[in-house]
Amino acid sequence: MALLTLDGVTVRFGARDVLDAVSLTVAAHETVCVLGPSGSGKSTLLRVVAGLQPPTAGRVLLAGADQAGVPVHRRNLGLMFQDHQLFPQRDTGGNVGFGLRMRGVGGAERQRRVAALLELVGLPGAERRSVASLSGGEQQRVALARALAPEPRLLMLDEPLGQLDRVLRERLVVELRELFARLGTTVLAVTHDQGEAFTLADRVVIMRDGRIAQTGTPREVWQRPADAFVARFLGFDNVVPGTVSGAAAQTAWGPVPVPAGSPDGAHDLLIRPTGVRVGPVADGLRCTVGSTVFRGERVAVRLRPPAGPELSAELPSAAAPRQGDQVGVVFTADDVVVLG
Ligand SMILES: Nc1ncnc2c1ncn2[C@@H]1O[C@H](COP(=O)(O)OP(=O)(O)OP(=O)(O)O)[C@@H](O)[C@H]1O
Repeated sequence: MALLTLDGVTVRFGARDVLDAVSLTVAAHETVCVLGPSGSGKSTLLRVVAGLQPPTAGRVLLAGADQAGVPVHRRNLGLMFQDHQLFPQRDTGGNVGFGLRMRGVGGAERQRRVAALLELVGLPGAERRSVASLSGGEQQRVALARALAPEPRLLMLDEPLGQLDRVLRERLVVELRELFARLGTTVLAVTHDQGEAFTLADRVVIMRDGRIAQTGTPREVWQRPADAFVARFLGFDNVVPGTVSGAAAQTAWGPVPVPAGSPDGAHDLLIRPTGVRVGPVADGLRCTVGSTVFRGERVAVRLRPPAGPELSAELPSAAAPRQGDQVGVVFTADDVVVLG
């Protein structure tokens, strides 16, 4: 059974639906990451599940039970929110043990569980350290240990690694994934960082203007973005409207081959950067080479066609053209996705 179900949840502020009839389930032991641009409603979704924001319409169920009227502290959730700072006046152990103390877990048992949690998040023996003496990454781990301490049925994370530098985030996100797998934790996390979501999640949910634009495994979403919005949000630049007829589509970039079996008619097309091949100017679409960015084995190249938006290509470094060169561009059907 689904541990968490959102059934047609709407949150209206004034005349605006910040969440618009959102339906979503999270299975036990699953990690779901909600991804979307700023203002798309991600934090509001977490706040509704936590009980910090009542829905205007729709239901939130935890293990099948409607949570209408159930206050935050009775939902048995672990919250690690951006604005949930550590308590500066308590030491590390005091922070981790806070939820246990609130639940009346006695001294010796509390100490034992705090020690085990600090061990789990890689800070063994840190009980007596003041939280001010911890690095940003260590503080995040303490916040995580504090959220895990009462053994919540659902752990909710809002930009859990938001404040940290990139190197630390990349390391911690892998550690978190391993930890959740080991503990069998059910997690609903919000992030605007695609890499973080793809590393952490069994399933991602992409939000747009209070609605779910797409859900799927990271691989599914990456391979088949639902529409032009999702494709652009995932960082794909080569999205263009087209009219598909048989094996090709007419676009501002001229004819683009499409995979066999693609539906005819008006569709946006995504061409992956690897599907943009560059050759002699006599072949294909004539383009001027714009900026080139060295990426080690490959070079990211911007190409200016005579009409339509610029193209992005990824080419082997050895064969990359130079800025200002005139080239001919052809597209490979395998790297073209006909969007919904
Ligand atoms: N209490 C409120 N009253 C009015 N508007 C609100 C309230 N809370 C949130 N909003 C608005 O709802 C929209 C969605 O906010 P939300 O914080 O859920 O977005 P988000 O996707 O989490 O954004 P970010 O990535 O910037 O945190 C925003 O436009 C925000 O201004």
